[in-house]
Amino acid sequence: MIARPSQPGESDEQAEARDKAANLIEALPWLSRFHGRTVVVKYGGNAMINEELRVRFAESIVFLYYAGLRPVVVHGGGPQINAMLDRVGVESAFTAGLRVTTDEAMDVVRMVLTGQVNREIVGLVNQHGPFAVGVSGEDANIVQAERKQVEVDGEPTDIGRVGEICDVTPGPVSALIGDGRIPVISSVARADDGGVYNVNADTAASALAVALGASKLIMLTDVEGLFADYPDNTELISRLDADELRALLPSLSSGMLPKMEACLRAVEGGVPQAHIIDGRVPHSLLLEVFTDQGVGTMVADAELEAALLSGNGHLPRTQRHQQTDQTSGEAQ
Ligand SMILES: Nc1ncnc2c1ncn2[C@@H]1O[C@H](COP(=O)(O)OP(=O)(O)O)[C@@H](O)[C@H]1O
Ligand SMILES: CC(=O)N[C@@H](CCC(=O)OP(=O)(O)O)C(=O)O
Repeated sequence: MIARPSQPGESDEQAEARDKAANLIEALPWLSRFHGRTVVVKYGGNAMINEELRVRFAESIVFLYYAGLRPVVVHGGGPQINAMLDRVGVESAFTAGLRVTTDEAMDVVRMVLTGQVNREIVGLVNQHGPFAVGVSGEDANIVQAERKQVEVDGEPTDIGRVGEICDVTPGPVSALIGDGRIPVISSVARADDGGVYNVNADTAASALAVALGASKLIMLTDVEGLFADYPDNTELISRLDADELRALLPSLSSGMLPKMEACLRAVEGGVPQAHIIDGRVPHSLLLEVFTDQGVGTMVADAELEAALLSGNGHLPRTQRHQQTDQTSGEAQ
């Protein structure tokens, strides 16, 4: 809430009303710029750990929808998979940030992601209307993958049914969007051998954002954003471009590495802005899309961003969303 000093002769109620109106009107240029745009939102398992956060997330998604954007949810559910593997007594480990996925573990991953987490997100969104349609990445071959090759200390290492995305078919997702729906997609892929593969949800969200020609990729996680020199230093990096991110990647540790790689791939693939935001903060998604300052970390391609933002009038100059003086250019 922006607290402004009362003006002479203004009551507390009038000052409060003025603040509320100012907060609403701050969203106007962003509503205009992102109207009709596709925004891919990656919902990670750590941002869905309590009922309150899940309910607020569903509200944010429906808000984006009613505001005229076209949200697409791609979700993970790592902690939820861990809990179920524990319950059924199946051991699992991580190598290079990816779950070593035996055939037995794959059954659990698929059951939890598509049968449990996906259903819950769809249910929460649909408390607001018949919007969300849940699909697995394997449905209609939306996400296709081949077996991922991983090297540990220079040695090829088998991590089981983990997929490397080789193709994305956006048509079925676009058809749902065109029908006024909100696609909710689990990170399971159709495998080249006829089965399914477990795919990191950050990677799946990035590939879908590129294939759908999204204007933004927004990833919710359990930190404020990307920190410089983590864990010694937790100073937030608000904005960086693809070159700066490329230079930073080798220094990143496991949790952030797939996320920042996914951001880089999205921006390299033509998505103007990719964001990491704090999913523990209720409605952080709305703060990112509709406020001048935004939240979290943004990876942006200056040229694509200028084309995206200059289509609709004046852009306020802020630290986060800097732009050149370019005022022409068509929104895509
Ligand atoms: N440079 C960094 N900045 C912020 N967090 C980092 C960084 N490097 C590693 N991390 C870790 O990455 C975690 C987020 O990744 P992860 O746990 O995989 O999230 P999610 O489950 O949301 O996909 C953070 O909680 C933090 O511990
Ligand atoms: C290969 C691999 O590691 N897949 C992930 C898929 C889920 C995921 O990515 O969930 P979060 O977004 O909550 O981390 C896993 O099995 O945990």
